[in-house]
Amino acid sequence: MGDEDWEAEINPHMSSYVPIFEKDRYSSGENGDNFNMAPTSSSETDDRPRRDHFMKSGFASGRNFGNRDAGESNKRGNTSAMGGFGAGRSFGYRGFSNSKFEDGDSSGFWRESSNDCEDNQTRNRGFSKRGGYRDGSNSDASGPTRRGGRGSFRGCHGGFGQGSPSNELDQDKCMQRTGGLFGSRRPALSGTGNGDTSQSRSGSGSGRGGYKGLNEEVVTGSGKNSGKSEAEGGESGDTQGPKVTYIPPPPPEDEDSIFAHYQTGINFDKYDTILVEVSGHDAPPAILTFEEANLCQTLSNNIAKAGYTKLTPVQKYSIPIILAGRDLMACAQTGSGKTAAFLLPILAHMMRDGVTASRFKELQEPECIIVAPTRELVNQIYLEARKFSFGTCVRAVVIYGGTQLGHSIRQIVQGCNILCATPGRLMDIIGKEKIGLKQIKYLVLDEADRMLDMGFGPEMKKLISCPGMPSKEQRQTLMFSATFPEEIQRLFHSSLRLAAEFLKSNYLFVAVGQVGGACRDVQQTVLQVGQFSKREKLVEILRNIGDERTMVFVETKKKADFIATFLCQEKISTTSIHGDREQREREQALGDFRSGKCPVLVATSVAARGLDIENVQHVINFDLPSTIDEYVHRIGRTGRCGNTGRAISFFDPESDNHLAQPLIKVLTDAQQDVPAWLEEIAFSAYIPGFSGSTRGSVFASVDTRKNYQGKSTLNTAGFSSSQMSNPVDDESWD
Ligand SMILES: Nc1ncnc2c1ncn2[C@@H]1O[C@H](COP(=O)(O)OP(=O)(O)OP(=O)(O)O)[C@@H](O)[C@H]1O
Repeated sequence: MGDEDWEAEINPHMSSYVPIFEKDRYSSGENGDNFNMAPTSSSETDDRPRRDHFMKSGFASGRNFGNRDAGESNKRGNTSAMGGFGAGRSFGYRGFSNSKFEDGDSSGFWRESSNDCEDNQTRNRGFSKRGGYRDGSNSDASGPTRRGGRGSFRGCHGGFGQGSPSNELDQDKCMQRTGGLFGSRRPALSGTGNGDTSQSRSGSGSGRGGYKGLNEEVVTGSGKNSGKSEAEGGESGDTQGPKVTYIPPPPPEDEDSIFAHYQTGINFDKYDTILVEVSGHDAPPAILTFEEANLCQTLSNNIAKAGYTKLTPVQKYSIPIILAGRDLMACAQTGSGKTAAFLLPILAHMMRDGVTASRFKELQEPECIIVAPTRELVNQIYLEARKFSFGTCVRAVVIYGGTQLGHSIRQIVQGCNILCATPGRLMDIIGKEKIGLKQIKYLVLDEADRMLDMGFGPEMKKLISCPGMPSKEQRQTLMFSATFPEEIQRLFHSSLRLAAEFLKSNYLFVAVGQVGGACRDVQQTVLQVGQFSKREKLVEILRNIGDERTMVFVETKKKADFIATFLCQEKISTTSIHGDREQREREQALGDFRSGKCPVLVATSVAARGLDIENVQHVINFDLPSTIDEYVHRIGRTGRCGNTGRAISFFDPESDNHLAQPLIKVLTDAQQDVPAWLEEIAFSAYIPGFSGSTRGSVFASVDTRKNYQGKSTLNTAGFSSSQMSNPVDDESWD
């Protein structure tokens, strides 16, 4: 995912597309559902000042920032967008690309979806073969090609199954009634280039059309170069493709907003009982208090203002390791404070070393780069970095796909000590020589397993071999995640030694928590629900839940819009987030969800990782993900920081049997009830050799230096081609 980040979901390219399904082609889904209709607009046409919106979403929103209610947004997120790289997969096959649509692959509706992960992968892989999307940049500029293909799917009317909006008009009404789903609907859904909708989503296929929103320039494009990445100039305007002009609103700058946070929950103290294993030589001892870390006064003040009084386990172990200058791979359960675990010691070092105060320069040379797979996640990390560096001369900057490249450059040239970036945008900016790497002392890969898989791995390899990038001996490399799939571990410790490319040989490995890594504060329920009953069940559950904040995960981008529209029609205020939405729509959706304006957020895997949203009480897996790690990340959006949460998953025996065994393992380890029917399915779907764990240890992840001495099924690019690359996970983000 170069970046979908949400767009890698990582694909910025796709972000501006709003699906309109063509009746004839998609009159029925793979499973027979009548999903031929679709969301209407999608999103936001609303040009209200984003600033208001942003503030509502967690910073202001009528919440009290200096206190527990303040929503803090920030942090990671991600997805698993894998597929194809070196594995002979192609996006066309999955129907993610234009060709799918153009070819009229009627079966592709659901299959397509899988790829919400947006970013890099998309770019790096199949697209290049078609002459579009070359080389990993995450540019939105490339969107047109894709969108163009989709542009033909407009004007669909028709049924969407019982109770679903029956046509665009209905959808409009639905939107208006609920006042929120996709913002105001853009007027023209047909034709080329009329208004936001057409231009940015589908009209761009033809390359014509204007688009003007707040803070945005009117842009037009011939579409000739629509396949170009940012790096190729697509976004920067060097070519004629439509430019990405979205400029995100600046976050609030008042101290209360910066330090807004939510309360730790009743189970925060139970973190102390979690098992921790540190492997590697000469690990420094854990610290028990913030005081023991001996941080400078400003940093200590900021920690106190953030409401942190006690270290979480991953912080207890990681902070001294990083302070000692060691490389680290750390795995700890979702919502347990990994962000601060790397930010605090990095900032402490920077303060100790007397980092040079930022000042305007055409070429900035940051000391630290933090990379994460999705846009929303890097934004969260940035806000955390800004919070902890408050009152210091350290300047943090965030850049990500789906926004105007010029805006990213302007942020950087004003000074940059810590650069938080999605991979695609980072590589573009490096290519434009706005960032020099010579001063890099810290390289952080958040959601490291995701950053090293076939989606982002190649981009990360490029990053570490960029001219000027200090060798691994000269820099400190830190990797964090809640999961560390066996596939990645193999890569890490196999003969190809992925770890050796990134980390010093004496790196330390910290594993916090239990097998599978699911947070015990999340009460997990698995229901057997067939495809045709899912919507009804969802509505029933949501009606019982009432206004409590709920994330509903679905398999595909189109389905996300479809279900969101359906819920709107059911008068349940809902919004959606996925890699086909424009960045500003994504931010608006997240804002509406954070603020409670839309208590239901329908999301693809793009929102599975890292997002730290206050008061998410429920996660519903409308569709189960393809891998158990993805499941762990998804349900980790609730039950964070010692708070409790609930996760309900619809298990469809038609499609989910492969998950039965790992699911039972995760449920058991988290001391959850295992339904008898699930055990039966697992038994009948027994896979010889399956241990119930992908890791084979009581720890969430293990240091497989012990186990893997060679061998793995690696492709020529050095990345595995096994199940981790399931296309369903490719929802990409950046
Ligand atoms: N020591 C602490 N005391 C109080 N709150 C904390 C502490 N450490 C982290 N938090 C808060 O806990 C929440 C979760 O932290 P964070 O987002 O870093 O978790 P994570 O482990 O990275 O989760 P994920 O795996 O989902 O990315 C954040 O709101 C963060 O501010």
